[in-house]
Amino acid sequence: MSNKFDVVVIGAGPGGYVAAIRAAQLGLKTACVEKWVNKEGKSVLGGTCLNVGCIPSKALLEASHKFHEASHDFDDFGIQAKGISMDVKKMVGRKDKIVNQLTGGIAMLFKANGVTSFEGTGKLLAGKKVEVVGHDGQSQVLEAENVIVASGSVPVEIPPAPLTEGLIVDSTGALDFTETPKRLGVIGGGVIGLELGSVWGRLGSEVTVFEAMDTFLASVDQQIAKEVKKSLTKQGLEIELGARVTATEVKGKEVEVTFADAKGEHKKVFDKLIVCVGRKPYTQGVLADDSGVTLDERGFIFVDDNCRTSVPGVYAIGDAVRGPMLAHKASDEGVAVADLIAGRKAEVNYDAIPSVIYTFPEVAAVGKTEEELKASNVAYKTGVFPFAAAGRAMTNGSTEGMVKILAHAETDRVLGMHIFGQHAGELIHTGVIALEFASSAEDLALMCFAHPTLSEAVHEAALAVDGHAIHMANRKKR
Ligand SMILES: NC(=O)c1ccc[n+]([C@@H]2O[C@H](COP(=O)([O-])OP(=O)(O)OC[C@H]3O[C@@H](n4cnc5c(N)ncnc54)[C@H](O)[C@@H]3O)[C@@H](O)[C@H]2O)c1
Repeated sequence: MSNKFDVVVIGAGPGGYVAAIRAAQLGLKTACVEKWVNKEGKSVLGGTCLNVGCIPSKALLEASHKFHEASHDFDDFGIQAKGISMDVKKMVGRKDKIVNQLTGGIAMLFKANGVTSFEGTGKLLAGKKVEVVGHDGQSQVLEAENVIVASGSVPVEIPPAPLTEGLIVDSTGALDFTETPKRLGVIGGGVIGLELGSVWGRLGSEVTVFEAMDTFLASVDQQIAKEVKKSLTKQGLEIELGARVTATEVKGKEVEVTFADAKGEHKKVFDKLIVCVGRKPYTQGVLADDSGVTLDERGFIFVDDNCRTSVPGVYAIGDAVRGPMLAHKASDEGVAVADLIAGRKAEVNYDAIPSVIYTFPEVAAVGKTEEELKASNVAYKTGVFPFAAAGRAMTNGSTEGMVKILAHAETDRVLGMHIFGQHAGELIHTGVIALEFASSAEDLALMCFAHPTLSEAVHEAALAVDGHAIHMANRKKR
């Protein structure tokens, strides 16, 4: 087999594998190099998202949600469920099965699309060559017309909380607990901290989240963030804001956390501690010293708006480059880069990338927050509709949260949509379409939404932008 390819992709996460499939579909001779080996010692595709990120965490979230519903909410629906218990090992086994199914699925898609898969560690050399060192230590060099680096990211570790097998873990370790910890500490009140904290909280852990910043979910629209905090606190999560973890001490099977807040220094003891203080681009060993590809000041691979690195013909995408660390952003970049390589027109609309926090209820957003609009002096109008006034939310027994739409004061163009509520991650795509098609709030208001659905809250929020919501009293516009 010739080792010459039109495209060699380094990394088979949602950025890399999507780029490889797209490139092959466009008739380019494509290879993809992946080094991931799972806990059974098997080489697998899919990267962080499929193996230890988005997918496994959602499998646990769903299980914990069902358990919580059965133990707390069924009674409201007239369902008597006695003696409910949780088999954590079975839950984790189900999660592993889903992961295996999906990672195996990518291997099949590679075959179906004619992508050549290389198992081992890929390194970009000078002259668009990629060295692959297999798991057996054998090395070979691939030659490429184009290289796409999609090496992803890894969790940040902090000196006060060094990972300690089975006791102080990162987001990966937190997916494999064999039983529900009684007292769970979480360092970092970001996306991962809240998702994992609420999984184990719903399964019965007493959860404390330490967040160094004074503001809760600082990048989320603050009207929404306030509701989220209220809801999670009601669910039992203790959220300590302005609390920086400064030290940890392992004491037998427990870990003592020292944290500092405005009132001074405090200590708290846990059975498990999860560290989720952010992720950093993974570039170590990916780029040879003479590859010519440069990093930016924060350690991300430097790219232009079209994911071109400083070397012609070498692109980089996903978590390894600037922009939000989101699987779907990586995939979008992968498709765009493959298209560009094939000579097609392509670009990623970074202004219309949705983000979702998979707590229950979910938090989803696209576009600008109210704080961002204020900061950039954009005149805007707001339409808010609470799920408490939506019939379908009542029938579902999930009336928490709201839909909030921000539109330009003069043009009425939708600038942002923010949703906190059941299935917010599904509902937000109406906002993505609105932003992508430069819709006005009136466009959304004029659409016919099916009844009874949660999406009607989006419709009502759009109507509320001009004070015409039907199913609530509209506030007088000043
Ligand atoms: N649903 C999703 O879209 C999803 C899910 C998982 C991860 N991700 C992405 O992965 C990345 C990593 O997620 P994350 O939650 O780890 O990071 P994050 O940046 O969202 O949150 C980390 C938090 O830790 C806090 N922190 C840092 N040091 C601390 C200390 N010593 N004590 C207390 N708090 C401290 C920070 O202030 C920050 O709020 C993010 O970019 C995220 O967008 C996204």
